Amino acid sequence: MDFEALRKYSALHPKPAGLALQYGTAGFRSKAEQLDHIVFRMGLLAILRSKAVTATIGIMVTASHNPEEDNGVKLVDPLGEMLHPSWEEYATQLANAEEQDLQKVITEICQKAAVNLHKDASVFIGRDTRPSSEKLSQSVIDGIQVLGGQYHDYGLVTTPQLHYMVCCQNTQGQYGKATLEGYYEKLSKAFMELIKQSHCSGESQRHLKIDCANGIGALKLSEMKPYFPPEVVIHIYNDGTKEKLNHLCGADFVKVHQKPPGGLDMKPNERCCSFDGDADRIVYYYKDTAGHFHLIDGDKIGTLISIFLKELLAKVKQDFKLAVVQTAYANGNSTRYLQETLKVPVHCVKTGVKHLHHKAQEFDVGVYFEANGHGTVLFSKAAETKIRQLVKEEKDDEKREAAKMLENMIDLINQTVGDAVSDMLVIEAILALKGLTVQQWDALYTDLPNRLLKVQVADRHVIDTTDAERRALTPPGLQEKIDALVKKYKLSRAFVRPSGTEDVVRIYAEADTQENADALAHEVSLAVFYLAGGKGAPPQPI
Ligand SMILES: CC(=O)N[C@H]1[C@@H](OP(=O)(O)O)O[C@H](CO)[C@@H](O)[C@@H]1O
Ligand SMILES: [Mg+2]
Repeated sequence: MDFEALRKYSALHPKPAGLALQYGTAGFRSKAEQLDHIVFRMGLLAILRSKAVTATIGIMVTASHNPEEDNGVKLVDPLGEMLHPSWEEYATQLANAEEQDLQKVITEICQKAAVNLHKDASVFIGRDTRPSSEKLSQSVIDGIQVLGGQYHDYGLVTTPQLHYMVCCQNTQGQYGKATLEGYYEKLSKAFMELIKQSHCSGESQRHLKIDCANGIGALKLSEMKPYFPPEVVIHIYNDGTKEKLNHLCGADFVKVHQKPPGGLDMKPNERCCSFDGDADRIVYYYKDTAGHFHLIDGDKIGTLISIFLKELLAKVKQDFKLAVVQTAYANGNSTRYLQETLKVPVHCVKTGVKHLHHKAQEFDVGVYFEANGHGTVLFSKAAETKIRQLVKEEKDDEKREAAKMLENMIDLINQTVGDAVSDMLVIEAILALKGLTVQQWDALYTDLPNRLLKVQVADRHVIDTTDAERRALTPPGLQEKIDALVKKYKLSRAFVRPSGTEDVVRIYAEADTQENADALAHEVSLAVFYLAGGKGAPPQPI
């Protein structure tokens, strides 16, 4: 290792005194101006990780749905998964090391993680459309070059596209071609094959309005448009030419505020959807003839996909295990519908894609969605092999047709991570194949009214949770208080947890009516404020 070069370059990316950041649920997130040293050092870390696992590693510069002034960075592991948890700790250590200790910390990581510095290293880089992203990705490259690694800069891509590229590269093309054309071709081919199997008459053209959050999704969807079949007409809104990224629009805005985004005019019963800033989340919605807004969130997306897959799996008559993975934020009625009506096993895990992904890998077909619209489907190697074999060899027409649909689903879904573009095509295909309108989809079950709030406290880590974050262990008395509050309302549930991406405590409540959900959420937020060291003024009623 050239320590002189390391010293020289790291001095060009100095760490602001006293700044300590943590590699959280979605990597590092902060104001963009605080991140230069972080991204430089993540360039270094990506090289170490690449040498440790002898594979290409991804680095994405994005802060997803957060404000345009923020930015962030996260590493992508060889098969397109999130960085392994054992390395999150190294990331935090390296990010917070003082300048003069950098060499020492790198040496320690190399020892602890058995990194052979003589191995080759390769890194794929991607970035979102934030004004700060280009410069930050240059600093990533500086880090990579100091440690002498190869890199490919994909420039502007969605987060899931970068995950896809990394997976393609490390499977020697088995997952697909590691280019944008490769991605567009793979998805559009699977989509067209799928809807070719649709026998329903219905409308000849399918229109969909898409709010792209003024982010990367707009750019990439426009590039992909020529690959879409004429039956699918997409209309792009919030394409970033007029307004700010994520400002009053995007999947997170729509989900949190439970209202339509700005910049998209909605006619009654029109099917619309929103991506988030880096296009790894999607939610659908429509307005009924009375003008009421209906949100179709990640839970309902996961439910639609599960219904579709369950029917196909029954037709291919294999003993495949299908399961759904959710977090505590899943609407209680979605869990009930999946378990009681659809009879699919549901598992609840901690918030954060890596937890959902990990759990979903335990099944032949694992569907996971966060309520906020991040999700995908994982097929086990054994299930995939069997399905592809049935497509080739099965004599029974119905069985073979079902296997063919499953095969196209495997190719259409981005199995590395939730992907708004891929999920959108999956949903559009399922709606077409099943001849469902957006209203019929929405009517599968009725969401329990719910409210998500956040409270600022001096140190959010005073809250420790258990049972997939549904119960608070500390501070003393908080869970007892929540239990007592929940008892006051019908069909109610509430929990609190420290956010992994923001310096806040999140509060979730659901109940039989919106007023009750709001009241419960407010009362719980007061309990957090008084028992967990609230900052500023006490929370006000909604
Ligand atoms: C309630 C909520 O939506 N939480 C989000 C949010 O995590 P927090 O740890 O709650 O800040 O950002 C994560 C990363 O995007 C996402 O995985 C998660 O679902
Ligand atoms: Mg995102």
